[in-house]
Amino acid sequence: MSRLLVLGAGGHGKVLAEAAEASGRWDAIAMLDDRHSLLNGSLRWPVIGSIDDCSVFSSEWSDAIVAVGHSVTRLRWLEMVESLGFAIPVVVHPSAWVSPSAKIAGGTVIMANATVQADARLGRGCIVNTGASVDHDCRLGAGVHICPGVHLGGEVVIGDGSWLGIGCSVIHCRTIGCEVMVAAGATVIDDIEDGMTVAGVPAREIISRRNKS
Ligand SMILES: CC(=O)SCCNC(=O)CCNC(=O)[C@H](O)C(C)(C)COP(=O)(O)OP(=O)(O)OC[C@H]1O[C@@H](n2cnc3c(N)ncnc32)[C@H](O)[C@@H]1OP(=O)(O)O
Repeated sequence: MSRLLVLGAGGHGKVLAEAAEASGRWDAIAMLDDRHSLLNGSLRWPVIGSIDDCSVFSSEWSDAIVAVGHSVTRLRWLEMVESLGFAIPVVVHPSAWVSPSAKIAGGTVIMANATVQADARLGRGCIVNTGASVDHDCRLGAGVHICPGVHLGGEVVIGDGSWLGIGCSVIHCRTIGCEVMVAAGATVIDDIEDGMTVAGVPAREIISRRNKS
């Protein structure tokens, strides 16, 4: 029997669990969250324990996936559940289009109405969120979050841990470094170096609270 544990029962966890459920791939779905005593019974899936309880469930639950927005935590927890013997699936909502030639690493989720085109390569623990598109030959590193409604042209390269805010676009053949933040609604027309936060049309570096601290 194929049974999926979702680590994290926040907003992203709910959306991920619904995508997994809609895919029809699992016989059972449950969640883990440190607020389980508060959350259990309030969601459509049982919240059966805290994150630290994970090892207890490894004999009965075959698969695990991490539903937290913070990419470093997401990748760390994926490593942890894999070391405990869980299989780390790719979750694809049935309304998404994923090219048969795309290659997607475990722990990545493709949400409703998203598109991943021919020969795209997506690393571990990525999120391609609602209605986003990743076009042909794109290369996404580990832990990249493509927010709802983002569009990437063909052959875009994105480094580990980068986060592309809701509704932004990147023209074809551009390279975005690691740990980059692209603001909501921005249009990226140049390559972006590691660690930068950019906003606007065309996207330019901004001093965000993240860079100030
Ligand atoms: C399912 C889901 O919910 S997925 C999540 C979806 N959410 C998002 O995509 C959120 C996207 N977040 C943003 O765009 C944010 O504004 C960030 C991360 C880029 C910047 O946030 P902060 O670090 O808090 O920056 P802060 O608010 O201090 O703004 C810094 C400057 O950039 C400007 N700025 C911030 N965001 C934008 C934007 N999207 N476009 C243009 N300018 C912007 C601000 O006006 C400010 O300018 P000023 O210094 O001239 O006053």
